[in-house]
Parts: sequence; C-alpha cells; structure tokens
Amino acid sequence: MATAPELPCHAAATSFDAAQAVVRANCAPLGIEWVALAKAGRRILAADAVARIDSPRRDSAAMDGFAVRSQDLTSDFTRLVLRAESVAGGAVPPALLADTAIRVSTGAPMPAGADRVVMHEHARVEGGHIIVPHVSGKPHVRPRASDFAQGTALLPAGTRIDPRAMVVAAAADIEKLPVWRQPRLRVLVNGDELVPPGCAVQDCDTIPDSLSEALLLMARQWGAKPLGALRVMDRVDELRATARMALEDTDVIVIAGGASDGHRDLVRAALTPLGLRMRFAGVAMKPGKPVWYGMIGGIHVLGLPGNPTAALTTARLFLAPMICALSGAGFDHALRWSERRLLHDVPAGSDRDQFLCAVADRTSDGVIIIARQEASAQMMLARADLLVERRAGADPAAAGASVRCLPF
Ligand SMILES: Nc1nc2c(c(=O)[nH]1)N[C@H]1C(S)=C(S)[C@@H](COP(=O)(O)OP(=O)(O)OC[C@H]3O[C@@H](n4cnc5c(N)ncnc54)[C@H](O)[C@@H]3O)O[C@H]1N2
Ligand code: MOO
Repeated sequence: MATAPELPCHAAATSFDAAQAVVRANCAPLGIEWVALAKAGRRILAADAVARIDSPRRDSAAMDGFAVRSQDLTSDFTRLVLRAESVAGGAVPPALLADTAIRVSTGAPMPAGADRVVMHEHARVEGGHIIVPHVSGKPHVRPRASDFAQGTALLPAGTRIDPRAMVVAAAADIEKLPVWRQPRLRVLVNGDELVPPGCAVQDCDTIPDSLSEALLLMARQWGAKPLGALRVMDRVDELRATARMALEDTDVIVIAGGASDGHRDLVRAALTPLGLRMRFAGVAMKPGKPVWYGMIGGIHVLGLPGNPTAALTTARLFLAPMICALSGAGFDHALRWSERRLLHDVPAGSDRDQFLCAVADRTSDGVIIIARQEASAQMMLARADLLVERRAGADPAAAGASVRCLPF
C-alpha cells in the first residue's frame, strides 16, 4: 500500500471513495478466539455453529394430554385404560399397549407405539380410564430431530450472536463458540480547552469534551472493545507519550482534533517518531475534510476533525466500517445505504462529496435534510438519525427525488 503524498490536508487530495477503499484494503479480521456462550453476545461467529444433539432428542408430546394409538380410536367415545405418566425430563415410558393411554406433559417423551396426543381438554378422566372422542387433525407429536438433527450447521460463520442466535446455539448444546476477536480501541482527544463534561460550567475558557464518550459508544455499537478515552493538551510530547501508552494494548487508536493543517503538524510530529505511516490525509468530503488515516506497525490510527459533527460523520463513515472489517462482520456491514424520497427541494451539490445530517420521516419513506449544516454544530445531532449523501457536482434535486441515506 502506497503512503499518502505529503500534501496539506486542505488540499483534500483523496476522494471519499478512494479513502474508504484504502481503509477497506487495510482491515482484515484480527483473529479467532473461543468464548463461553455467556460471553458470546454480539460477537461474530468465525465458523459455522453445528448442532451437537438432535432436537427434540426423542419423539415428544407437543401438548399436555394423553398419548394414544390412533388405531384404538374406533368410535366417537373410545374408552382407554390410563396407565403410567410421562413428563418432560423423565425416562421414556414403556411401549403403549392396545386400548391404553398414558398421561403426557408438553415435551415429555412419547411411548413407543403411540402416534398421537389427545389434548387433556378434549378427553374426560373417569377413574382409571379416559373417554376420548374421535379425533383427527394434528397428532401433536414432535418427532425426534424434526427441528434439527445432530451435525446440522445451524448458524453460518459471519452470524452476529443476537438473542435469536443465542437460543439456537444453546439449543444445539454448544458451550463455547469460535468468534472473531474484537478490535480493542482507544480514543485520544486533544485540545487545551477540553474538560470532562460537568466541569466546564466553572470556567468559561473551557468547553466540555463532547466526543470521547460518543466515539467510545459508537465503537461499542459496531463491535469494538472500547478501552477508554485519554484527553491530552495540545503538546507534542504529551500527545506522543499518551499515544505510546495507547499503542501497547490497542488495535485501533482514534484521535479527535488537531486534524487540520495547523494542528496536523503537531499530531504528525508526535506520531512520526512512533512509526506512523500515513495512508491518506485530507479527503474531498464535507464535513470532514481533515480526516486522516495511518498505521503504526499493525495498529490502525484514524484522525478525526475536532468539529463534533464532522468528527461523528467521519467516524460513522470510516470508523464503523473499519471496526466491522476487523471484527469479522465485513466492511460493508456498516454501510447499508438505502433510498429515501426528499420531502423538499435541495440545491446543487458542492465541489466535495457531502454527507448531510437529516431526519427520517416516521410515516413515509421521506427524508428531511436539516437546514443549517455546520461541522461545529452539536444540537442538530439530537435529531439527525440519517446521513444523506450528495455527491460532488450533483444537480439540484426536487422534492420527491430519491437520495441515498445511511442510518447515522
Ligand atoms: N486554515 C484552516 N483552518 C481550518 C481548516 C483548514 O483546512 N484550514 N479546516 C477546518 C475544518 S474543515 C475543520 S473540521 C476543523 C478541524 O480542526 P481540527 O481537527 O484541527 O480540530 P481542532 O482545531 O482541535 O478543533 C476544532 C474545533 O472542534 C472543537 N473540538 C475539538 N475536539 C473536541 C471535543 N473532543 N469535544 C468538543 N469539541 C471539540 C474545538 O474546540 C474547536 O472548536 O478545522 C477547520 N479549520
Ligand atoms: O470539514 Mo470540517 O470537517 O467541515 O468542519
């Protein structure tokens, strides 16, 4: 992979598509580890999950009632001798003799010879007998392995373990699963003005760091293992020392702020001695022009612009797919674009690819682009549930036209 040319990032030398392609080409799944089922939630299967047992394990009752032989039910009110009982978790009862029945609970093993369960509300118990009407229709028996048989691949590699997949894996009697390793991720924010949320009110020269927790949360949402955020001052030595520490236990470092030209030198000065190899710096996109990406050894370093909407937009477009690629879900898993109809006219696109904060209409497939787009804005993120793509040089579009949208 070629390193990026030494251009100032305001030149935005790399197209958005080329920048995404660079990240895609550099990010392969990190490796496989075996985890207990209890820890496998949200992880991505690295191999098919195969059933270790049949389900059901035996021919079983599907209803509470009486196991009978259909051939015995010759009249409208057949009288059968009631014998043993079979319950879920109990041993297989002895074979059913002619003109007898045994009580069964849902899930209980069926006795050999029985081919039907009469639901208890359809039969009448009289002493040691039951009176059974003529029944037809569903036999209410679940044959052995009728759901799945031992050896069947139940969950294909690539499945994310959600509650539904968890049912299947547990039902297959699986105790441990092979999953892709989660990328460990640290966030570094830099800026002398930044303080932890809750502390800015005391000092009007400060502002709350609004990115650390948001970026960690986004990372977790897409499958990373966030290790925390580190806040540093705008100083090369501090930035270098903190980055050196972060390099010891992470797969991905996200650096927010200090991405544009004046500051980038600071970040580059701090990280170059640590072995940073830049892949791109400056992308023809709006917002997010200063975004950059490089590697230190095998560790991915993504630089986001400090302006919060620009930071979150570039994180959504580069970090989310990076995490998906590293964690085995695939780069495109985070890039499920869909078409929606504009509910208003929009002007022609700018000279860069634009990614606009927008609101999905709840009652239609419509979308409303938020009127004032500012890379430094924060309030609009409270309602922006979509990013709308407007390619560089796009023609003006009228209400009703379709645009590509990504859940934000
Ligand atoms: N002469 C130029 N100036 C700027 C350019 C340029 O090309 N030439 N690019 C502009 C663009 S586009 C953006 S975006 C910003 C990005 O700047 P940096 O990445 O260097 O970020 P900072 O200067 O550190 O901060 C910008 C802005 O964001 C605030 N910030 C930063 N981190 C946080 C945080 N964790 N929480 C809340 N707010 C944060 C910071 O206080 C600044 O207000 O540069 C333009 N300038
Ligand atoms: O592109 Mo900056 O990221 O617009 O504010």
